[in-house]
This record gives sequence, structure tokens and C-alpha cells, in this order.
Amino acid sequence: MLVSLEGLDGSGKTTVWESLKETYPEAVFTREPTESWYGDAVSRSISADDADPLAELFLYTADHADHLSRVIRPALADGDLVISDRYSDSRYAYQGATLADSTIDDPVAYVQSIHEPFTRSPDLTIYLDIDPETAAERSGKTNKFEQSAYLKRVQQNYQRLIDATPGRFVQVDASQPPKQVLTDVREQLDAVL
Ligand SMILES: Nc1ncnc2c1ncn2[C@@H]1O[C@H](COP(=O)(O)OP(=O)(O)O)[C@@H](O)[C@H]1O
Ligand SMILES: Cc1cn([C@H]2C[C@H](O)[C@@H](COP(=O)(O)OP(=O)(O)O)O2)c(=O)[nH]c1=O
Repeated sequence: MLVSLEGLDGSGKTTVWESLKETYPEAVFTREPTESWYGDAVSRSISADDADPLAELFLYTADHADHLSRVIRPALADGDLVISDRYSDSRYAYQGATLADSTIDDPVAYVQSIHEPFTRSPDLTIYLDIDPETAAERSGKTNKFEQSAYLKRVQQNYQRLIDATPGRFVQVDASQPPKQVLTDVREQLDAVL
């Protein structure tokens, strides 16, 4: 089973993901961007304020393709539980926002369309729900994605994804104290496992 954790920067995904390692020690814990050289290229792009948004989309997508073939598909073939800190919805929501002012009519649909022939959808996506202002504060506004106006667009895109496939998502109130967020996530996971 493939479970993804999604949400705005600062929503607490990594905090939850780290804690889940104790709860599910047998699971495969992974993340996007990955730690491969494709992930390194993505990190360089994140730090570049003038990165071309379309070039950046393809860097993230290359990292995802490698992640799928090297980590996700083999782990699922072995019957493992896979828990990924960010996955394809991050591309739909974030690059859907960076491409909003481009010549592409419907960037979210476009980004989905380039994934559709090869990706593997998560079985469950836990969305850590937080308002963009709190998200920007918590994440420290250190990169170009961590600004509240941009995160507002990203949030709208996530909402669109949730509305399109409500059965795949569970939402957790990420404004709660960390302990309660973790309890809610564990409850949701235990219910499906
Ligand atoms: N529920 C929470 N309430 C308050 N602060 C939190 C909560 N969860 C995480 N944080 C803090 O917010 C910051 C970002 O958390 P992090 O887990 O890295 O988020 P993300 O991976 O979604 O960007 C960290 O300083 C973390 O300690
Ligand atoms: C995976 C992914 C991340 N991102 C962005 C979100 C983050 O701002 C940045 C790095 O992701 P990440 O390291 O998960 O940041 P955080 O822990 O703060 O959420 O890359 C995308 O724009 N598209 C993607 O496909």
C-alpha cells in the first residue's frame, strides 16, 4: 500500500513522517524531492529564484520517475507499506501554481496529464490542512515557495485535487498541537491498514 503525506510547506508533514517511523518500523519511508542526484538537481532549482517554471516541472518529474522505478514499485512489489513525504500531488498543486501565469491554459490538468501514462497513484493521501499564513510562518519563508500569497494558490490547487478524488484523501487539522496531529494521522492510517 502506498500512502502519501501532502500539505503546504510548514504543515508538519516531516514531523509526522519522522514520528510514524516508530509506529510502523517495518514500512518503507521515502520522500520527494528524493536524495538521488535528480533530487539534488531539484534542490538547486528550488534555490534559484529565476528558475524557469517549466524546466523546474520536468526536473521534479524526472525525480519522480526515478523514485517510482528505483524505490516505490520495487517496495510495493515486495508487499511493503510505503509512506512518502510528498508525492505526485505536490507537483499538481505546486507546479500548477508556478505555471499559473504561463501560456498553459490549465496547468494542474497539464501536470496531471504528463504523469498519467507512467505514475502510480497513492492508495491513501493524508492532507495536513493549514492556512497559508501559518504555513509560511512555520516554514520560515526561506524559499520562493514559502510565501503566503503563493501558498494560497497551492492550497486552492490541493482543494481541487481533493474535490476531484475525495475517496483517496483524508484531511487532518494541522493547526492542532503536534501530538494531536500525530494521533489523528495514526487513527486514519490504522483504519485503512
Ligand atoms: N502541529 C504543529 N504545531 C506547531 N508547530 C509545528 C507543528 N508541526 C510542525 N511544527 C513546526 O513547524 C515547522 C515545520 O514543520 P515540518 O514538519 O518541517 O513541516 P513540513 O515538512 O510540512 O514543511 C517545524 O519547526 C516544526 O517543528
Ligand atoms: C515534491 C515537490 C516539492 N515541491 C516544493 C515544496 C517545497 O517548497 C520544496 C521542497 O519540498 P520539501 O523538502 O518537502 O519542503 P517542506 O518540508 O518545507 O514541505 O519543493 C514542489 O514545488 N513540487 C514538488 O513536486
